[in-house]
Amino acid sequence: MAFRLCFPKINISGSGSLAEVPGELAARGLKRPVIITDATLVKFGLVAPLLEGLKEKGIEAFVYDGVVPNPTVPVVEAAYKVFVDNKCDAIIGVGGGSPIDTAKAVRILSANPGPITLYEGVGKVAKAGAFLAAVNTTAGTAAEVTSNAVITDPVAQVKMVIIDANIIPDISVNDSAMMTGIPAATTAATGMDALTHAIEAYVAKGAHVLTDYAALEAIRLIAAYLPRAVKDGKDLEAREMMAYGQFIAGLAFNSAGLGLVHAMAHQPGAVKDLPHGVCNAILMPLVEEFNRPYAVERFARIAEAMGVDIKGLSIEDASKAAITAIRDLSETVGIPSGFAELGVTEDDFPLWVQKAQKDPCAPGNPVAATDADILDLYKKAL
Ligand SMILES: NC(=O)c1ccc[n+]([C@@H]2O[C@H](COP(=O)([O-])OP(=O)(O)OC[C@H]3O[C@@H](n4cnc5c(N)ncnc54)[C@H](O)[C@@H]3O)[C@@H](O)[C@H]2O)c1
Ligand SMILES: CCCCCCO
Ligand SMILES: [Fe+2]
Ligand SMILES: [Zn+2]
Repeated sequence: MAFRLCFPKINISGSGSLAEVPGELAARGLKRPVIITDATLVKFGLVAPLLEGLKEKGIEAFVYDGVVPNPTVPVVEAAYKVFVDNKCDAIIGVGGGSPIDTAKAVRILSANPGPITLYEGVGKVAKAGAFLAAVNTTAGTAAEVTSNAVITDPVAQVKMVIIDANIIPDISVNDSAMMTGIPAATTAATGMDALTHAIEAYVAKGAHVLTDYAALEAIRLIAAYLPRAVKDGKDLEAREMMAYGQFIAGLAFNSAGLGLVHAMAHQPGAVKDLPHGVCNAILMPLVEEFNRPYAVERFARIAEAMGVDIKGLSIEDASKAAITAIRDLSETVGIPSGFAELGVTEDDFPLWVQKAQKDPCAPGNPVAATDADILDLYKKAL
């Protein structure tokens, strides 16, 4: 069966990469970009250098800085209004997954009729739309690489997942110098999201030799460098390696798919507005223990990539060591141990079970889960 490996045409990374963006727009004759970002990034002074660089090239940029974590349909509509009102000809997303997904949604509306809810699901975006550069500042969702955008529909209270190669950014940028100010809790949450991407992609039904190498290397880099980046945000080597780790995890999951961790994690993200990476991290050890018996050899490889010395261990014991290593890393970087301390109760679960079963990430899981399995896993995650 044909395997489709897709990612942006141009991917610029390394400390100082942000400075390349104005030249990329000038080279294409683009004159009026909208920059879609959030207020924190503006406050941290991370957008100003881009505005200066664009001005030096005679490019007038317009800024929408109203993005919030777990971005919603109204946020997309407000950002799109800035694009239309200023007759913009390009889109630059600056931030983590939230601004980048918002930028992808604006790109959809730049060439396809609204509302954005029309595009939930797979392959519904007919035209690619305006030029899109994605400047990623967390490590991370790899949203700067993927064919996906996650937008919360506040009416249906669901995180809509839009999946289409037409929304892959034209250019991805990973400038680790922009990441030194990420707060420790966000560093931990986004790093565990990246680890979830790599592990889910490695055990997914859609895993392929063309993504397995990336998934394993991402696991290795994240396990080695995430604790350092959480401990000292100014550790540039750790920030750089985390940026690479999350990026190649994105190369893996964008083509291999994800699984039940994401399908379940999207629900507290949508309904309780909890950080995406925290939801993944709480659920990951539980779901992967559920999956482990169906992918024992792969979990043994995951243990090895996480730095566990599996010499002398049976494959079964090595696979169990992977689950322990995931739990230990989550604890080391300070992820909350369960949903209860985040205001979740058992009353939330019946609806979440139904929504998780319908989430586009669910079919990628190596083993199908019944409603009862998912309910049991949510309860264990309290
Ligand atoms: N498109 C995809 O493939 C994909 C994959 C996974 C997750 N997502 C989505 O991405 C969103 C989560 O994105 P995220 O985890 O990157 O977080 P985020 O974009 O929501 O940002 C989290 C917080 O960190 C701050 N921040 C970001 N970069 C910073 C920096 N360099 N310095 C200081 N503060 C910074 C932001 O201002 C925000 O307050 C969720 O909506 C999730 O569903 C999308
Ligand atoms: C199957 C890809 C879905 C990506 C959503 C990540 O939160
Ligand atoms: Fe996700
Ligand atoms: Zn994710």
